[in-house]
Amino acid sequence: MGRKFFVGGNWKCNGTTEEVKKIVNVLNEGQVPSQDVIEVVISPPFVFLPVVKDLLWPDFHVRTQNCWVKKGGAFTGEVSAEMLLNLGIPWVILGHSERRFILNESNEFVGDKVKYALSQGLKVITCVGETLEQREAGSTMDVVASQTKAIAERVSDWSNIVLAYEPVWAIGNGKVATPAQAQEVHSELRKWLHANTSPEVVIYGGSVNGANCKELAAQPDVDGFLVGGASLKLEFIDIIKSAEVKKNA
Ligand SMILES: O=C[C@H](O)COP(=O)(O)O
Repeated sequence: MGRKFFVGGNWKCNGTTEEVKKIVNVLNEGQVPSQDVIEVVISPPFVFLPVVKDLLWPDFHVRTQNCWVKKGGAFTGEVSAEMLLNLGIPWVILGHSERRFILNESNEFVGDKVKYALSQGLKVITCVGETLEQREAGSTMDVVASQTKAIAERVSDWSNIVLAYEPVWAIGNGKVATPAQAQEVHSELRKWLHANTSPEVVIYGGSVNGANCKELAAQPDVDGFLVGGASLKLEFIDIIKSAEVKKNA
């Protein structure tokens, strides 16, 4: 996959059909950089996948926010990797902190999910990140390394994985990590990946917006963003365009 700039829009559990159509129009009308420069992947809630896939220009990829840990069957409420592929959805987010901390998904469970999704041919964005308590205790790198290790123990080929560093304390509250904080963890993660797997794309998530994206994008080890709240707004186009910072670096 290489280190092409990568921007994911994670709509989380938001939207109505009408709102989704409006966001898709904004994306289709935005003059986004070419696919040579950037990969943009949009992640609507499951129920909106068909409408987004039908209406969104093919310059954008569509992905989901989760899938089940193994082949489908008697698992009420779950969606399988096979179903996503059947719909023509090639990407999935796994291990988002909202699933790790609210739904109690363990490092091992996330590792199993990543392994199964990759084995079925999906590409995966997987998230790691520390809580505020863990950062204040000085254990940020231990936490993100153990989250990453649970995947590395199960997966040797990382060419279809994008790793998202998302400090939990920065998500959805406007308290973005400083460029230096993001760079420090990204650089350490990249060293860890070099030593333990293959180095690939490492993106940042947590209160990224149109105003702070360029400075974050300018950091040498920040390869792009996973965006929540701002991916539902016009400023998402500015975040996509921050890829130009890398092109001109
Ligand atoms: O998946 C996206 C991240 O959780 C970031 O969300 P946010 O941009 O709303 O802080």
